[in-house]
Amino acid sequence: MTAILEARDVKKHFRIGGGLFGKAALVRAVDGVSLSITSGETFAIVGESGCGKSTLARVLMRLLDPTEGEVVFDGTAVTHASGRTLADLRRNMQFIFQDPFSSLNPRMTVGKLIGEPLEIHAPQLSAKDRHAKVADLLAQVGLRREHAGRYPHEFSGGQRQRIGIARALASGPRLIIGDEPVSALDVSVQAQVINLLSDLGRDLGLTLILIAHDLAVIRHMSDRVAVMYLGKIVEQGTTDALFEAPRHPYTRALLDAIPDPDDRNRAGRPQIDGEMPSPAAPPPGCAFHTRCAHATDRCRKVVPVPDETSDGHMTACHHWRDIVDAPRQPFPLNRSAATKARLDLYRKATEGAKITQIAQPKPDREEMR
Ligand SMILES: Nc1ncnc2c1ncn2[C@@H]1O[C@H](COP(=O)(O)OP(=O)(O)OP(=O)(O)O)[C@@H](O)[C@H]1O
Repeated sequence: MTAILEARDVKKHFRIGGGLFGKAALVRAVDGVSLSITSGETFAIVGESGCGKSTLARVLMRLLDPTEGEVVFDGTAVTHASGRTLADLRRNMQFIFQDPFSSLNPRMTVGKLIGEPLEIHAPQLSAKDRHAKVADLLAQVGLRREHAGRYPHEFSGGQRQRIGIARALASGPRLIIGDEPVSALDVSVQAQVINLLSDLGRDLGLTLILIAHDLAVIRHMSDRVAVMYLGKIVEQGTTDALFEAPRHPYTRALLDAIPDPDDRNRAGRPQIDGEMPSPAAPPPGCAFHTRCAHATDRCRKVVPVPDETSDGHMTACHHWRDIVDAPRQPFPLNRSAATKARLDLYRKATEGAKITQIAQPKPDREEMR
C-alpha cells in the first residue's frame, strides 16, 4: 500500500499577544503529528473543537506553513514547494469547506464557480468543452445542467455543498480534504452529502481526509480514524477497531458522548466532562490527564510514547493495556440512566452499513427545490 500523503512530526504554533502591554503566548495548535495516508483510503480526523484539526488540515494542504516538520505528497515535499510544483500540488489536493455559502463567491454563477478551476488548471479547453465539463461535474454531484446559470443563494445548504464538491473535483484532484463538510447542514441532508462523497471517493479512486467532531458521521465512510486531543494524535486505527475496541480513555469518552439523534439537532457537539485545557498552556505529561479517570502520577509527569500494535493500531496512553478491558462506566461522564438508554438505542440504530441512519431522512423541502 502506497502512502499518498505523509506528515512527519508536524507542529504549528501560533504566537498571540505580546503587544505593548500584553504577554506573548504560544498556542500549540498542532504539536507533533505524524500520519501516513494510503492512496484511495478515507481517513478521518476527529476530536473536540479547538483540538487542532482544522489547523492540521491547512498545514497538510500548505494553506499554512508548519512551524516544524514536513509534509510529503506523493514523494513531493509540500512544505518547501513553490512555483509550478506548488501549483501541481494545489491541483491535486482540494479542500471542501464547512460552510459552503461563505466559500462560494455570491456574485459568480454556479457555471463560473465550477468552470474557474478548469480555466486555471486546464487552460487548453475550449469554452464549449469547458461548458460540457461543467455539465458533467454538475451531474456527478447530483445537480442539473440548468443549475449552471444560477447563483449560490438560489440553492439550499446541501445543494451548495454539492456545488463546492463539484468545484473541488473540477481540477481532477487525487486527494480531497473535507473540513467538517456536513456539520453546517441540516441533519436530514447530512447523510445525502456523506453518501455522495463516499460514492465519489470510490468511483473516482480519490483519497479523502475528513475532519469531524462527530464520530457518528465518520463511522460509516472512513477506513481509518485518528483521534486528536490538544494538538496530538492520541489514538489511530481502523474504523472498526476504533469503534469496536477503543483503547484511549479519550476515544472511549468520545464514543460514550455520541448524542442521540434528537440531541444532535440541538447540541451538535459531543459533551465530555471538564474543559479541554488551552493549547496555550497544555498540561505537563499526558495532555488528557486532567480529565482522565485513570490518571496516575506518571500521567501527570511523563508524555506517553505512541504504542503501536502489530495491526497498526496506535495509542498514546501509559495505561491503555491495563484499562482496555475495564468497563466503560467509570468514566466521568455523568450521564443519567435515561440518557444512557437513549445512547444505547442510538448505537443500535446506527449499526447498519449505510449511513442513512444518521438522520431519519424526512423529505427535505429545501433539497427538492
Ligand atoms: N491563526 C491563529 N492564531 C492563533 N490561534 C489560533 C489560530 N488558528 C487556530 N488557533 C488556535 O489553535 C487551536 C486549534 O484550532 P483549530 O481551529 O485548528 O481547532 P479545531 O479542532 O479545528 O476546532 P474547530 O472544530 O472548532 O474548528 C485553537 O485553540 C485555536 O484558537
